[in-house]
Amino acid sequence: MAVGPEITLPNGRKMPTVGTGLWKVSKDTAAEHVYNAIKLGYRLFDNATDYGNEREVGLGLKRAMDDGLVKREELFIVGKLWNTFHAREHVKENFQRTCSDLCVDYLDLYLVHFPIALKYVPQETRYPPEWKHEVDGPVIPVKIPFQETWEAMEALYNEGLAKNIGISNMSGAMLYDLLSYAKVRPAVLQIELHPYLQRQQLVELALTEGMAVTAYSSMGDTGYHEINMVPGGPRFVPLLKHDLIAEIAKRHNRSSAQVLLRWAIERGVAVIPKGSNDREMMENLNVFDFSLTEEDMKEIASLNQNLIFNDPGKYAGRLIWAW
Ligand SMILES: NC(=O)C1=CN([C@@H]2O[C@H](COP(=O)(O)OP(=O)(O)OC[C@H]3O[C@@H](n4cnc5c(N)ncnc54)[C@H](OP(=O)(O)O)[C@@H]3O)[C@@H](O)[C@H]2O)C=CC1
Ligand SMILES: O=C1CO[C@H](CO)[C@@H](O)[C@@H]1O
Repeated sequence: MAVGPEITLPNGRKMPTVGTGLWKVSKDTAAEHVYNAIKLGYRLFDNATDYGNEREVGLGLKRAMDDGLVKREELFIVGKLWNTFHAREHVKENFQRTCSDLCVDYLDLYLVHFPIALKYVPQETRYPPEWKHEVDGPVIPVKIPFQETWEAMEALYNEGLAKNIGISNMSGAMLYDLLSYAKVRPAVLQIELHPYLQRQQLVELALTEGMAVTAYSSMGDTGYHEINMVPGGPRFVPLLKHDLIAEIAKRHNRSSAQVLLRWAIERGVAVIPKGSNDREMMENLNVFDFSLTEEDMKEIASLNQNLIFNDPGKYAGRLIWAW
């Protein structure tokens, strides 16, 4: 069963326009969450080594397949190479661990999570290594050319293990550079994207170069609550509570969350919202029977502030990211 229209990737494979993300889904609930999501109709699952729940997610996927709810080929499973595995000899190691944890033998899409290479941490020491560790402190940046990482990603593609490869958190300049040497071009660019961070040029560049774009954090700040808690009061109105979004939602008899997702879809972009309960999960899937008008899109365009919420430096506790 396909959920809504799909996006055709450069090699002809199809990707659902709406999937669901698994960042911050707790280990205790992940298996049930995924099983339930499949029952509700989700087919695309956005995973990452860094989310620390792939084993539990895998149990949910396996149970759904074993119970005959879905076949492997109906699912679109996304994984992400973590920053400590960028060296040529470690890319496949991370990939295989993800596949084994997720109980699958291939991924539909494997992304490089960040164009930031960090010092290798063996799995026996810590898995996943994350941005910092309370005992060892921040993980250490290392100088590995992105081309080396990308060639190892291409090898996974050529072996048929990753049906598509792509990147996340990459700027236009890096993308241009990557396109100069890529033998397998990235199929997908996954980036933070919401009305406060509209990235018109980057989206246009990726789409023009034939890539699909996936938006993450469509609801804006919700996953980064602490960012709004600054002395002197909040820095901005949370998008889910923004009057303009609420007003547009009212016009269409929809929720603010649905307007935020639809805004990305109108731009030709896929979305991977994380719903916290059945109501949210259903709402986020039901975004194909209404459209935003040109006027709505113009109004939302006025909200852009180039406001980035995902700042790895905050997680790592050190300068690690230069936007
Ligand atoms: N490549 C990358 O570096 C990154 C990728 N991602 C991916 O993107 C996914 C989504 O991004 P993320 O930042 O997690 O969050 P979202 O923007 O999807 O927001 C998630 C939160 O928004 C609220 N929400 C979701 N749906 C609704 C709804 N229908 N009504 C009301 N509230 C709603 C929920 O908050 P509440 O729990 O309070 O109800 C939920 O926890 C991640 O799970 C991950 O897979 C995310 C960040 C970075
Ligand atoms: O995808 C994610 C959301 O952002 C976090 C902070 O950069 C990451 O650690 C996480 O993997």
